[in-house]
Parts: sequence; C-alpha cells; structure tokens
Amino acid sequence: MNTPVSHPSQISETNKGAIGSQISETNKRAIGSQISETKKGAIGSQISETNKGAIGSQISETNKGAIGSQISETNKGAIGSQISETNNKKGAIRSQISETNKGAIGSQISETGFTDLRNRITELRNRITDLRNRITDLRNQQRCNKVMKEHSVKNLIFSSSCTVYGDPKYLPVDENHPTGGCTNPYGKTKFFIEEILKDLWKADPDWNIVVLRYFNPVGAHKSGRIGEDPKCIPNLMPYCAQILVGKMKELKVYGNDYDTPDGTGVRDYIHISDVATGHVAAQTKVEEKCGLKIYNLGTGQGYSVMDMINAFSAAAGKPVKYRIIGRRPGDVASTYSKPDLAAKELGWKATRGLNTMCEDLWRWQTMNPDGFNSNGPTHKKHKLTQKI
Ligand SMILES: CC(=O)N[C@H]1[C@@H](OP(=O)(O)OP(=O)(O)OC[C@H]2O[C@@H](n3ccc(=O)[nH]c3=O)[C@H](O)[C@@H]2O)O[C@H](CO)[C@H](O)[C@@H]1O
Repeated sequence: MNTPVSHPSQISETNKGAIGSQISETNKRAIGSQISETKKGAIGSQISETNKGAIGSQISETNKGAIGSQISETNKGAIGSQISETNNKKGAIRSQISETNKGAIGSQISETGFTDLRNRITELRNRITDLRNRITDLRNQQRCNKVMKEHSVKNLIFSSSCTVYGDPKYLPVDENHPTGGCTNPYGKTKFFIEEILKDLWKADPDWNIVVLRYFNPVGAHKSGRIGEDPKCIPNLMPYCAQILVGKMKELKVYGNDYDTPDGTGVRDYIHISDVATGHVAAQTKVEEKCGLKIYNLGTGQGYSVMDMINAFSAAAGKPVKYRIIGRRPGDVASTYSKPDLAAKELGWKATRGLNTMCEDLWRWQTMNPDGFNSNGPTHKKHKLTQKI
C-alpha cells in the first residue's frame, strides 16, 4: 500500500499535517485501499507520493513501471480540498468524543486508586484516539468514493483485514467465512467499509472493486529503506524490533493460556512485499473489469507469539526480552488463512518465509532506528547473523 523513496509525505508537506500523520499511523488501513486506484487515480497518486505508508511504498518499489506511471497523473486540487475538509472537522469530532467520555472518566475516578486510575485514563485516551481514527477512516473512505465517482474513476482496491472475520469459527479461514463479529474497533471499521463497498457495487456495477483481506503484514523492503514507522503502540513485530534497538524495554506477551500449541496467540504473518505483489495482481484484476472480488492475503501458515520472538531473536542475533502477562481484550487465540482463491484467480502466492520477514525487518530497524526521522544507517554493527 508509493514512490520508492523513504521520507515524509507530501501530503503533510503540502497541506495537512494532521492528515499526513494519520495516514502514516494507519498505513495498513484505509490508505492501502487507495493506493492502486488506477490510471486516472487522483487518490492513488497522492498516496503514492506519501512515503510513510509501508505498503504503498512497497508497491511502488515492486512495480515502478506499471503503477509508477500512473502515479504522475494527479489531481491534487480535488483531493487536497477533501483533505482540508476532513482536517477542519477534526476539532468537532474530538469535542464530540470527549463529551461522550466525560461521564465514564468521572466514574473511573471514584472507583479506583491513583495508579490504576492513571492506567485507565491512558487506556481510555488510547481508545478515544482509536475511535477518532476509525471515524476518520470511515469519512475518508466515503469521501474517497465520492471523489472517485466525480472523476469517473471506478476501479478500487481496498485494504481490508483478516480482523473482519472476528474469532474464527473454523481454520484455515477462507473468504466465505462470515464477517462482522469483529473483536475490536479497527475490525469493525474494515467491516463497515467492506459493506459500503458492496452496496456501492450493487448500486453501480460499473465499479470494479478488489477487497484484499491482509492477515498480519510484517517485514520491510529488502533494501532496508522502506519499512514500518509506527506512531502508536506497535504490533508484535515492530515492538520486538524496537526493543532490540533500545527504544522499548520488554515485550509483554499477552497470554500463554490459549488453546494453541504453546499457549500464545497464533497468526498468519505475511511479508509486506508479498502484500505489495498481491496489490499488483489485484490491479490487473480490476483492469479486467472483475466486478466485486474478495481475497485473503496470507501464507496459510500460523505462527505463535513465541515462534515469532524466537525467529526474530535468531535473525537479529540477540534475544528479545519478554514477560508473559494476561490476555489482551479483543485478541483471538488463532487465525490463519486459506489463501487458495488468490492463487487461483489472481495467480498470486506469498513467496517469502518467516526468516526473510525477520531479516528484512531487522535490516530496516537497524538502518532506521528512528524510522523516517533517521539520518541514514546509524547502527553500524548491524548484521544478520543466524539463519532460522
Ligand atoms: C487488537 C488489534 O489491534 N488487532 C489488530 C492487529 O492484529 P493482531 O492483534 O493479530 O496483531 P498484533 O501484532 O497486535 O498481535 C499479534 C499477536 O501478538 C500478540 N502480541 C502483540 C503485541 C504485544 O505487545 N504483545 C503480544 O503478545 C497478540 O496478542 C497476538 O497474539 O493487527 C492486525 C493487522 O496486523 C489488525 O490490525 C488487527 O485488527
């Protein structure tokens, strides 16, 4: 889910700092969808210019010729004004949210001690931020659809997530698995957007929409120049990487009492560059006038949290410090994909294994310990030691 450069977004430079940073924080989310938005693609081209989006930049790296040429056809005016509009409304959304949560905060104060209270306030603040991001995602998607329609762009690739499946009723999860029983707000947003897109296509079958349900993207471009630069609490693997460059203390493993081989959560981790090639394949599909199609992007292989800690420690040559704590609300025990439909209809398959995911992530993190704010490689001692 962007030119092969590795520095901050033109969106934030040109007009809208706040939106730029939202884009980077949600790089696996609404943005991805807008990436491939095709030739006339006002939006796709804008996003491609923002180098914060990990997947976007990967795609650009992967398919400079095909997508790169489309990137230059921009429509900055149209999109720029949409972004400004969103940004102007941000204050309003924020005040609504704080209104809504005032009561909740008050009752927390009377019930708890000070330390607990502080933790709860932090958690509440995170939830409010998350909720605000979700509202922004939904609004942006609606604006995106509207602007695309106005410009007669009706080809769309939407970055969805395996999280729309909720707690799986069976494994591996295929595309026919029911959706909507999401266990977190992010999942719900993805689910709602999928539903909006289904309605959009039903109302106007001229649209060609490919929905890609990513499992757990990890890794970085093999050059070490493009990777994930989380601005909020990182996912598992960026967290591990930040521990090993001294930015985080230790990993808290959320529960080892799940019904999985070692008790820790199992996920289908997929290399970010495979996610990128998945988009390129989807781009071909929308150009074939495919209607509405939905595909899983995963490897079909589940790994536990402990598998991932061990693999990453081996790739980096030093151990990730961790501590087992209780389960995190909203987590499911196990989810991994059946990726066969994408293989059959897109001719796409994930080709990079766990070892490559960990090596590439470690290369990115050591070359860019401060993400896109880094001034080139500072960890001269970086080397990939062991194969796993
Ligand atoms: C609750 C939540 O936000 N879920 C999102 C997260 O899924 P996941 O919760 O699957 O991704 P994750 O990287 O946050 O967690 C992966 C696994 O690692 C475990 N873990 C994670 C972090 C940590 O500090 N300690 C730890 O033990 C976690 O319990 C899970 O078993 O990312 C997905 C995409 O990649 C989707 O965006 C999901 O909606």
